[in-house]
Amino acid sequence: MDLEVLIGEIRDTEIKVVTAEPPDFLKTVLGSLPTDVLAGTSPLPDIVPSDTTRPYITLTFAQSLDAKIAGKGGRQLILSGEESMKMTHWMRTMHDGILIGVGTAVNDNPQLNVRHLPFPNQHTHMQHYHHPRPLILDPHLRLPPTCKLVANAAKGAGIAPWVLTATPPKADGFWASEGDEEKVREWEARRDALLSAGATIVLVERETLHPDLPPTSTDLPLPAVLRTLRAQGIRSIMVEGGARVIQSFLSTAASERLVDTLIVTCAPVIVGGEGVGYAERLEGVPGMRHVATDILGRDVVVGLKLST
Ligand SMILES: NC(=O)C1=CN([C@@H]2O[C@H](COP(=O)(O)OP(=O)(O)OC[C@H]3O[C@@H](n4cnc5c(N)ncnc54)[C@H](O)[C@@H]3O)[C@@H](O)[C@H]2O)C=CC1
Ligand SMILES: Nc1nc(O)c(N)c(N[C@@H]2O[C@H](COP(=O)(O)O)[C@@H](O)[C@H]2O)n1
Repeated sequence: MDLEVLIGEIRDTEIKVVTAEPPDFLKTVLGSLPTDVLAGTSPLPDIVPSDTTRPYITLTFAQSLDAKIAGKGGRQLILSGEESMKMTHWMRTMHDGILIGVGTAVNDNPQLNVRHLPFPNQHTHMQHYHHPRPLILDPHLRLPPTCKLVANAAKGAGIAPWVLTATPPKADGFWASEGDEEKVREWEARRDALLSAGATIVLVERETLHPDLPPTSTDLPLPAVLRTLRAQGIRSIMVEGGARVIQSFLSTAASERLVDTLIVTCAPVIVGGEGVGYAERLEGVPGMRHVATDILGRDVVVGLKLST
């Protein structure tokens, strides 16, 4: 190929990269950066709730036409097509944090980075784009210290995860039952292994019915999780799932107002009855206001705001 033509093509490619922008759908539903800030390089400044007890929450996931988010036995499915996956990665750049449950972390071993966005012409992907802080709900510290989130961060190719957990409960200063002391020692050993690998442990206070009684659920209380994260400087979070986490956020949203925006990608596939759904046990789902629907490639994406 003629050298001039080749240089021209490279210049065109560079121009395309520099002008790459999030899809209009995201701008409509979540907003945009100020015009003097390069796309994807900073979280959105305007999605910070006035309520200082929690961050702004965008709940988002991809589902099939029959509302499944994974296959039989939790097998990870790539439901999003190329365009909607790219939209998801743009959305990741827009938030301070990205939150998943430990079920997803163990099952999918995700990276939660923005690698589907165009490569910048200067700097590395990591240097150019804003990467959200991975946040894992993990009461029993099941996250393997060898997982990709920790390994990527150790080699400078990712942001180290924060693991949200709670110290194993005692009843009235004593271990509640035989074997609890051993369980606590194992929890401490897992905590130390995660710390050595580079993860940060964030302790969340569990709510109890009575100070002398252990908590009724092993799940972490979401209001306390969000309060803790906001106090640590996390102003916006994209919650990606999985099934239990989606249920928790949607079921408590009505009474506690935990979710601000819901963005669902719907892929044109049917998974069938053995797939993993999130809707079966939903209770008290709050009212929602439709903001925008768009078609990205073969997928439909829907954006809604949750009512107060
Ligand atoms: N299609 C999609 O967009 C996505 C699909 N997935 C799929 O979801 C599946 C994993 O879902 P699950 O097994 O339900 O795991 P999950 O990711 O929802 O994690 C649940 C775990 O989180 C912990 N947790 C702590 N506090 C909690 C709280 N307040 N509420 C809920 N959980 C809390 C508990 O230990 C619980 O077992 C995988 O098959 C994965 O592939 C996950 C994310 C997105
Ligand atoms: N938007 C979206 N589309 C799909 O088809 C998906 N399966 C998911 N899953 C979520 O993304 C995580 C994987 O992230 P990385 O690709 O490793 O960065 C996965 O764990 C789910 O949270 N999302």
